[in-house]
Amino acid sequence: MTSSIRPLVAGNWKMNGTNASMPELVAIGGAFTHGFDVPVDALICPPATLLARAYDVLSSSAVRVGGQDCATSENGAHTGDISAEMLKDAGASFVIVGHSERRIDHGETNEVVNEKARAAWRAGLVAIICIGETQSQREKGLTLDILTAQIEGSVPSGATAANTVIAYEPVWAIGTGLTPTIPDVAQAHAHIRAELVRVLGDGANAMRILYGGSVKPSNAGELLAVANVNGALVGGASLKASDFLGIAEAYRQG
Ligand SMILES: O=C(CO)COP(=O)(O)O
Repeated sequence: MTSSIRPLVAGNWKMNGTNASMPELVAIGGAFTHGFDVPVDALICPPATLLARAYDVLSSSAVRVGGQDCATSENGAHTGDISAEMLKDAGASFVIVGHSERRIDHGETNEVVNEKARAAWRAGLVAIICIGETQSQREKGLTLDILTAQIEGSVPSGATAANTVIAYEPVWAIGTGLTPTIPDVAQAHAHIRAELVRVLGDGANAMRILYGGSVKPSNAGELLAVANVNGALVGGASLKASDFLGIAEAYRQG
């Protein structure tokens, strides 16, 4: 882990978490406030119902909070939607856009994801743009082509290391306990880096590229040590403070 990019370990709680989950956030915030001296940035993206409470609990710690999705417009007649500005108002600094569950469950295209990333920037949020191939795309040997198409389509021009994070999440690795081989992770992340630089310019060398999909404390060490892996986007294992902190421990030095 010699990269000069400061890593980000981000938790995506998905449609999980109630008021009963708050002690986990208290534990994560407490650890980062009291002696968890690991050089890593930490982020939790709880469901929108808990965002303001999560911010209250974590704002005095180094742990940031974020949304899991945002609308494209700022406000108006869009029942059930939440704008990036509303997330910002509730305390968010980041928002995940284009997660494969949004792409699949809600038919979000690269064009929609691109617009959501720009909505995030409009509100002053960092966009975490998710990309990744399905099982059948991988079996057909299309992984790198899919990643290129998703980068070209989902990542707006104007993306910088300051306003954007990329998360590579192979769809088949999400929630399955399966992970790509280490050479496959290295190949995908090197490809993503090269494509980001091709599309956005040299500044993209400083952009964080997270790996997501069945990350847990027991595999974080080897996954997060891969070149061009600048952190993790963690689902299931982020729901428990001990697992989330166990993953961040992969960056402990010395
Ligand atoms: O989708 C993910 C994070 O956004 C990964 O989920 P899991 O860590 O549960 O596989």
